[in-house]
Amino acid sequence: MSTPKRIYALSADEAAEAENLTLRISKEYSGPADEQLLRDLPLLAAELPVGQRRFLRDFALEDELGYAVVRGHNIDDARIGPTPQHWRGRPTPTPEFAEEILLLLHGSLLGEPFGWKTQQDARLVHDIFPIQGFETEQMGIGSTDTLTLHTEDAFHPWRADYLLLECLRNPDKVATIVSEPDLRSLDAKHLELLHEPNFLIRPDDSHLAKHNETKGVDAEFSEIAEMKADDNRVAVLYGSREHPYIRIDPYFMETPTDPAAREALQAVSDLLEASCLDVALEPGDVLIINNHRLAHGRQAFQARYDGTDRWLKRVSITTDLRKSHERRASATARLI
Ligand SMILES: NC(=[NH2+])NCCC[C@H](N)C(=O)O
Ligand SMILES: O=C(O)CCC(=O)C(=O)O
Ligand SMILES: [Fe+2]
Repeated sequence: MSTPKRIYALSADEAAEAENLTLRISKEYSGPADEQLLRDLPLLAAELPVGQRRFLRDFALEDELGYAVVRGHNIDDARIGPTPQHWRGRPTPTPEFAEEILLLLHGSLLGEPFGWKTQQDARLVHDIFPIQGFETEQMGIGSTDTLTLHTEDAFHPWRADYLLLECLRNPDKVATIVSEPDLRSLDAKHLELLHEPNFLIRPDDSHLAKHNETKGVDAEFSEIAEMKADDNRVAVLYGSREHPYIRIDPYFMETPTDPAAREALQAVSDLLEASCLDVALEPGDVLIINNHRLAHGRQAFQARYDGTDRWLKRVSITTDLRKSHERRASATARLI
């Protein structure tokens, strides 16, 4: 077996191929939530450069690394325009529809894109940029506080298998934080407790009704509110004992009352903090996160609010749409 590869750097020709492809597709569909686009994604992705496709398949099938980067896409800075002030109230399609398609194409080689009815007004492709008034929030739209390490949507059983972040601009080289802990270095006693359902992970603030204006999803927001207070204890580690998966968001977890469980959670949190690395995404990078292996966050920074701020696109990918069938409007609907 080959050793897993961390980065795929596109050649100039490959970048041009991918760019021509996404520009063409952007003229053929109405927006990122276009049902026909979502059906066609895997067919269209077959036109991406073969090396890039093989890299993504290897990453998924080896299931070894917590993250990988595809680097070197062209971002047309003039076409995408200034970094918006808010993700709400944008046109459909946006000027950066081709970049959204690029992210969806990557995702379709790993699984099926999906979104949450309770997050960013139920949009499928999310924007991550600083928003005025939210500087100190523990959300992607914050800035002055470190975004603490987390599994994306750790609280939810249907959370993403892969999370994709695409960088449109990042002039101050603000780093995404990645932590890929060697879980086998934990004490046997702690490992045992972490593999058992001893822990309460609460929904993060991005899923609160007050941050959304979506209509007709009262049931979903009520469920989030219930999940803020229920007693549904889960394991932090799962899968094989030899190479466990992890699900964690210390900031939004309750401190266990049981001293042994508390100590085990502290031990894994400390290990996560000790395993941090900075990855400053460049325009044209797609960061692929294995959401069962990596915890991620973001360094603190000063927002500019002048149209030149750091701007990422984000999409969640599931390998199993069926598990959320009860919540989706139809077999092909993408919002849960
Ligand atoms: N530890 C945390 N800050 N967790 C929440 C992460 C941010 C959240 N995923 C968002 O979309 O804004
Ligand atoms: O901004 C980043 O690099 C990561 C953002 C993030 O983790 C989030 O919004 O959940
Ligand atoms: Fe995140």
